[in-house]
Amino acid sequence: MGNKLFNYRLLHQFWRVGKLYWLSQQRWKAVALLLLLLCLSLLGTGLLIAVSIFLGEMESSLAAADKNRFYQAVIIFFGVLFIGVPIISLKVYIQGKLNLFWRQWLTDYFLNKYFYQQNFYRLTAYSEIDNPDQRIAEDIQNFTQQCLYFALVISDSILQLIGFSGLLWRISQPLMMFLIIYAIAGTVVTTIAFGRILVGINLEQLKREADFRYGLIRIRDNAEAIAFYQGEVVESQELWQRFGRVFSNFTRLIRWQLGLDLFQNSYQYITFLLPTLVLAPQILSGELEIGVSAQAGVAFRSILIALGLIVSQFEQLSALAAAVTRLDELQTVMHGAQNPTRPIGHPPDALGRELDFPVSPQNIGGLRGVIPKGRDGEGCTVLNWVEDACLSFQNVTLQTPDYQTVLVQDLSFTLTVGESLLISGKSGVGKTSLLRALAGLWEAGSGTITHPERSHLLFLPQRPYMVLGSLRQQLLYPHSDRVVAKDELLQVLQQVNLTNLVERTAVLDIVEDWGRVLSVGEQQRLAFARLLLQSPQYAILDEATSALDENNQTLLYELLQKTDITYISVGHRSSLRSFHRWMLELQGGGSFMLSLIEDA
Ligand SMILES: Nc1ncnc2c1ncn2[C@@H]1O[C@H](COP(=O)(O)OP(=O)(O)OP(=O)(O)O)[C@@H](O)[C@H]1O
Repeated sequence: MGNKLFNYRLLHQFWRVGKLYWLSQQRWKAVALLLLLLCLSLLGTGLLIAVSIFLGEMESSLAAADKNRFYQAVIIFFGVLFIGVPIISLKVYIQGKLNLFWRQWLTDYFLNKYFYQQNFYRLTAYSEIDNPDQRIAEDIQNFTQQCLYFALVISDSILQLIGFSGLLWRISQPLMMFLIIYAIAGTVVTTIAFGRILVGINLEQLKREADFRYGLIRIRDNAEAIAFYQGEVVESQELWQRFGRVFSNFTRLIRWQLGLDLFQNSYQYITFLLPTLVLAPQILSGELEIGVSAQAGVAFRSILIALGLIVSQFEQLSALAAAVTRLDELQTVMHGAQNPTRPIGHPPDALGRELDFPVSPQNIGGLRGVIPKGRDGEGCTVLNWVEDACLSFQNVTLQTPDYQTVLVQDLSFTLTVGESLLISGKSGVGKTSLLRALAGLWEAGSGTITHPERSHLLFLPQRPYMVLGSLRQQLLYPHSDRVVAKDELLQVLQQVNLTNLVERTAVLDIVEDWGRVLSVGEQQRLAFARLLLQSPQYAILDEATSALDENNQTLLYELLQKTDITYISVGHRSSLRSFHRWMLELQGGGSFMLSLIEDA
């Protein structure tokens, strides 16, 4: 963003993020609230002007020892307060409400995009999009809050400018001219001297804070492994390094803020003196009343605040600029190009709600088909996916996402219903990658993959995934709202040899951190129970029994063989061969051997 506070690109980014809500179906509600806010703001400004007039009036009446004039001013002053205080409070409340609605809408929008076509997975390939979690959780909040704040500050400023300019012009024209020059000079100095640097530092600070927090989350997620390795020294060093980066940038930030504060404070405190200084000759000569000085002071400072918004609000403006940039980056990357085989138009909302933004490739999309930056694009073709009843690979050449390694060259096979395939080969040869391609997660390569509807495929990944929730939710994931009788669930648990879990009373509804409580082997058996319960047409098992003893493995595969499920397994153990009909052996460098196991 070129480190400048105001440049065309930033304004463009601001428009792209801002228009999402203000052009959505909720825009009328938003506009109505905004208009209400502006009205309240107008009343508030009128109030401020009235207060300043009556303060001056009180001073003048005291100086003139006019008792009646004084009490009249006091009574009117209280009247103004009586009306004004509820208006100011209501304004704050409406501002909070509008902020909440906007944030809710924008969070919903970003979350939908984040989960659409597994963007949360694809984003991991984009190193420039650091910490999407922070962008969704915090940057949206900062963005909506700061935008509304500025909308009001600007409208207040314009109103104050109009109101107080009239007042000040009447009091002293030279003072008014002086004020305009003073405000312009302050704005120019702030933008040029501090603007370019502080926006960049603020942006960097957000990134480093999020990196530090992510480091801490990783420790929590991998606590056991780190404890076994006694890796606390290395881990704490890593965290200290991350914190060091936070610290050094923050040191730079406060150094620049010190400079800015010195300038801002001198700039602002002088204004307490300036109007009186300019008006002193006229007051001393008796041409103006003493109360005029107070009125001119309030008017002068109000106009200065209005004209010098950039000076006084500089820190908030740079924080807003950082939030805008980060949100726009995220949404731009998630827009992505589309996979031509997967029509856009029905983005899945996990909660089944109707999306209230128009659905088109321009405003909601997946990262599929986007060639990450850094590649020259030459020879960077992508796979083609076709949805059909069967599962087949036609002339598939698969590469790693960076297009550096060919994992499989020109692979063709069809897996007919009821059959099974075992994929084997040395570690790192590309077995899991083949499954990633089948799932549509990896796309670098060429050829066509025909696959049944995604809901008919169930993947059991190498590291079992345990959701946060009860055992019942665990078993039914990702269809946790399905209604299945308790007995059926218990029976399946028994089948996969998790009898110890069954014995614990009311176990199904206990919420635990199952990923921590269960052993990896138990988690693998639980994943198998999930598979048996869901009984999909196709199952893809990536070393799904690697942590189990041979007996348990045999038990599970025998259960699987009794079902109608067509399955593909990845595994190293030779004992797996007896449960499969076909074998695909990856031999490295793109070559492979496909054979019937009976023949092997
Ligand atoms: N995001 C990535 N970018 C580039 N290369 C990658 C990426 N992820 C994995 N690889 C590489 O792709 C190759 C194939 O990985 P894959 O996980 O498919 O191996 P595998 O055969 O399943 O191994 P294992 O049996 O050890 O699980 C490996 O050399 C791996 O380092």
